[in-house]
Amino acid sequence: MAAISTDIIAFAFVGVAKRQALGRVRTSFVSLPRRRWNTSSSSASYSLRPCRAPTSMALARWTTPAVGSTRRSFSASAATEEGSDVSTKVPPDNRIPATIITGFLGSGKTTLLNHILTADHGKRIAVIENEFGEVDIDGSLVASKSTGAEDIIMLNNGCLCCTVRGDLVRMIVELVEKKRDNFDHIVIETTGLANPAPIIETFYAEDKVFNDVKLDGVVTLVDAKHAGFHLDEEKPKGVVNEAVQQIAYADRIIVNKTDLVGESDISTLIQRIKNINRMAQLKRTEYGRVDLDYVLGVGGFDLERIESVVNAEESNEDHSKHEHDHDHSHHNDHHHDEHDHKHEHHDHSHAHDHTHDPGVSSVSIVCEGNLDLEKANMWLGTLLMERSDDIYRMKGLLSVDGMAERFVFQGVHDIFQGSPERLWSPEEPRVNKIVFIGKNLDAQELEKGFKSCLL
Ligand SMILES: Nc1nc2c(ncn2[C@@H]2O[C@H](COP(=O)(O)OP(=O)(O)OP(=O)(O)O)[C@@H](O)[C@H]2O)c(=O)[nH]1
Repeated sequence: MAAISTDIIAFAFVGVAKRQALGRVRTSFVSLPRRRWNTSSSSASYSLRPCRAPTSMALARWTTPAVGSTRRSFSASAATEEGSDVSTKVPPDNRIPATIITGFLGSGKTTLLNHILTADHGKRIAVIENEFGEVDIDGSLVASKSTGAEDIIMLNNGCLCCTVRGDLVRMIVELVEKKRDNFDHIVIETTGLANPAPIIETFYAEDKVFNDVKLDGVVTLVDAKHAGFHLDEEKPKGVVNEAVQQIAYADRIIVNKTDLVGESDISTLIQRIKNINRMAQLKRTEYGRVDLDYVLGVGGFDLERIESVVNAEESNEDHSKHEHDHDHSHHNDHHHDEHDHKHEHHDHSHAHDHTHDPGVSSVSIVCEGNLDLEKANMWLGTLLMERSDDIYRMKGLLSVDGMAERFVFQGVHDIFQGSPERLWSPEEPRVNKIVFIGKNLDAQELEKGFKSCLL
């Protein structure tokens, strides 16, 4: 790792800026030296140990696309600073959307899937169902093909995030090649012990998948009654707590089985979930009954939706559509003082640091001013170089000095995607917003590092 220059990321940002000066920009897609996921399936809790791919291979991958490489690139037309009135836009993306439904054992994944398949939404859905063991139980529990799923494909010989990742790629490719016209959306239900990270990575790392399918969102079911226990579970060193990971990577969180617990338990759980992941929207349900647009068409990895995420900050729980009746008193029922929960408000910036739940937390930085591009490149490059294992997800909207457009980006570990977006409007304050979700994040350090890049 140490041998790799931080110029790698610098190339990404600066590359965008240079192309922009020429009047054309391209969504940059950068994968830093990538992990390989080794699987140890000898224990019940499938541990994933990242190890580094050889540097040269990783560099070749993104700096100079191999001859014959078929990775699709997304180009966007941008307004030039010389006065074109065409707004910069993140380019349209018409790949097939795919949704990952995850959540701990028994949290209600199949129940939600059935709700999706039996609802009247007009979408034709292909389902990839992953289950341990030879006997396909969930498959028989999933609403039958006649209810709308064009295809239900079972993956029974292991867990998607580890042993059968290759099968996932093959199945997606086959679906696209043979049945592209038969469905509009792919839904993947993971096992209850899946770590979503390697599954997410599949959508970026595999050209054959990336070119035709885009990850729309990660939907995580949380069992209102039992989740606390699983979140508390201490794992051996180096083994992930799947329940925490599933929440950390989510775009949408569904706190299910709320009929089984009281209001104060739900409130405590929700606060705990938000401390892990404050980017995701959250809903409480019984039997997975949510509006379908809450779980399909999420755009959780779309650059053009970054703003709504980084603006959402504190209140990501959708109170308007609770499917239960209560007096919403949990708003005032948060036990912040029970946690190591620091807020800082000064000079238009603030950071949140919650240091419980195996060290997984969210940190937000909101800060007015223009960034020095070189410094920002160096800072983010170094950060990802050193900490990409710990940075699960990040999204940001940046004001770069000399750039007429807002720069939006999102990342999952060492995968980084960024692009100039629309023009800053004249009356709009140029405010930078970044949200990180990850392990052992130091809010003060991140904020200090970021602010050092401001002019
Ligand atoms: N009381 C109650 N039971 C529920 C709710 N949602 C689901 N269940 C029941 O919980 C059990 C497990 O639900 P599933 O949908 O199979 O959960 P899953 O996450 O797919 O389970 P695994 O595949 O084992 O990980 C089933 O008996 C469901 O009927 C709910 O909101 N309330």
